[in-house]
Amino acid sequence: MSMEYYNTRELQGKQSNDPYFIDKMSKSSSSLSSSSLSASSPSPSPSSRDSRLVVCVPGPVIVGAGPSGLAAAACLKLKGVPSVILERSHCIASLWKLKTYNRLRLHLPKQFCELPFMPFPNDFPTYPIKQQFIQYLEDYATKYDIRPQFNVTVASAEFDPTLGFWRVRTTGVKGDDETEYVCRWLIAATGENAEAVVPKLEGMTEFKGPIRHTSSYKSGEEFRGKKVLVVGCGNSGMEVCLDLCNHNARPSLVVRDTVHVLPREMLGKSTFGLSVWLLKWLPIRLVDRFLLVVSRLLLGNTSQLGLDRPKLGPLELKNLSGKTPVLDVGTLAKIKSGDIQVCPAIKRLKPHAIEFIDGRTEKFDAIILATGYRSNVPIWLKEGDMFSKEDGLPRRPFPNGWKGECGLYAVGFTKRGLLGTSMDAKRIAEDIGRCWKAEAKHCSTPFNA
Ligand SMILES: Cc1cc2nc3c(=O)[nH]c(=O)nc-3n(C[C@H](O)[C@H](O)[C@H](O)COP(=O)(O)OP(=O)(O)OC[C@H]3O[C@@H](n4cnc5c(N)ncnc54)[C@H](O)[C@@H]3O)c2cc1C
Ligand SMILES: NC(=O)C1=CN([C@@H]2O[C@H](COP(=O)(O)OP(=O)(O)OC[C@H]3O[C@@H](n4cnc5c(N)ncnc54)[C@H](OP(=O)(O)O)[C@@H]3O)[C@@H](O)[C@H]2O)C=CC1
Ligand SMILES: O=C(O)C(=O)Cc1c[nH]c2ccccc12
Repeated sequence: MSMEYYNTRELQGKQSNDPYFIDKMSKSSSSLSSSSLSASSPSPSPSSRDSRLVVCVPGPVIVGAGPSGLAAAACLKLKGVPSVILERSHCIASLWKLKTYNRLRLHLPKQFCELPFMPFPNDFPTYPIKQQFIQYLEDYATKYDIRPQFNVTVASAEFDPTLGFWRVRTTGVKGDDETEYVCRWLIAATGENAEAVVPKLEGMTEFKGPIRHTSSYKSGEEFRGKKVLVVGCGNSGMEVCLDLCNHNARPSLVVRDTVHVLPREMLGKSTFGLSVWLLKWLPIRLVDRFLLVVSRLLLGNTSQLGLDRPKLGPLELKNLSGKTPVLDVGTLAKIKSGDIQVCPAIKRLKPHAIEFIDGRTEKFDAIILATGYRSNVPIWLKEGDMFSKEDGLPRRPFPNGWKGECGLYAVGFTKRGLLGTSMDAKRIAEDIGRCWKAEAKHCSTPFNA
């Protein structure tokens, strides 16, 4: 796609005689020559090193090159809308490539995890392994010729009401190379898992062993023979415990609250697929009852293992709070056999041991924090309406969280995994595509898609 590159000085000089985009900007030349754009360099030289580069993007700017950013770019392309993806990492799908453990595989069947307009290959298993999913995403980017700008972190994005455009400020790897992207549409695709949640635990600095978040855990190999405390019993914590067992480490699992554990499969079908099918015919509460009855038959009473169930059923809870039920792939059997111990919440850490709230103290060699992730949107998006400042997710409930005001969009913040991503991406492309077509009609210098 063609983009217009200027440094701040050039941009001011260009306003009156450049095509459509710059024309639009010149409507508010006072704003363009305001300190935010022109302060960077006193030198008129275009090659001046400390001058912030300004890039005018005809189509949307997408922040993040994970599955959501890729899906949005592909859907837009199919509507003839070019886009620019800005990605802080050096590669696409950085969450999957850099921040997940080796044994990870999709826990929903592949048909529920495909991106728009490209099914998984037939020879992939029902639950593709991490490397297969990454390969699929690479192939997706190749198929739709998606080439993000890597090592570009969005530091802030703000709508300029005078200009009628978004100003997206970025920095390079070392915090240098400041650039400002100016665009009509902004799509947040930074994900629900942008930053690791690391709780502050009393005595954290005193503990002598390693303390590691699951985003930097690869395999149980390095913990062979060690006694490891895994904090958090979501899907990550449960699977890391299993992985530790398989590498002859001795894991314990901190369970501070209630949790729904369901078998990944029931009656020869995936639990997720079966739930989706049943929901077509039955109300959610009845489907939840069914899931709990079958889970009880297959897994037994999880309360006896220290895993009390929430009052709300698994799907209702997922819908209301976003809390994903654990889909068991063998951890429960290891808890039953005593290979994994269940512990209550932590009171404090000591140099070589952990004290729990029930007063018990036990020795541990290492701690793995499976305490989840959070969105980082409030850090970079200077906007008050669409996203909640508390959790960084759209305020409007599913399925209406994808669209905000002034050309702002969100993809992949539905708490519904990759299925939610696909829905958002298609809707966004439809919406922007309509606007793009309407404007192209009135524009004498159409852009190349
Ligand atoms: C371990 C794990 C397993 C999962 N398994 C499944 C599954 O089986 N099925 C399912 O449906 N869902 C699953 N999920 C849900 C998960 O959210 C999706 O798989 C998916 O990765 C979400 O894609 P995304 O593009 O929205 O976010 P991400 O994959 O997190 O991509 C966001 C991108 O934005 C970039 N970024 C962030 N901030 C900035 C910034 N300021 N500037 C520039 N770039 C930035 C990041 O570097 C990242 O590359 C899983 C999640 C995890 C953590
Ligand atoms: N195979 C797959 O496809 C996998 C998918 N995933 C997905 O990735 C996403 C992230 O999962 P995950 O990393 O497990 O994060 P989650 O947010 O799902 O789980 C975090 C867990 O940590 C607990 N926790 C948080 N803080 C503390 C604390 N201070 N002390 C004790 N416990 C604490 C939470 O408990 P509480 O509920 O009390 O707050 C919760 O049980 C989910 O959507 C998940 O489904 C993850 C792994 C594998
Ligand atoms: O992996 C995740 O976190 C997901 O969000 C996938 C997902 C969406 N809806 C669900 C319902 C039950 C289990 C997983 C999911």
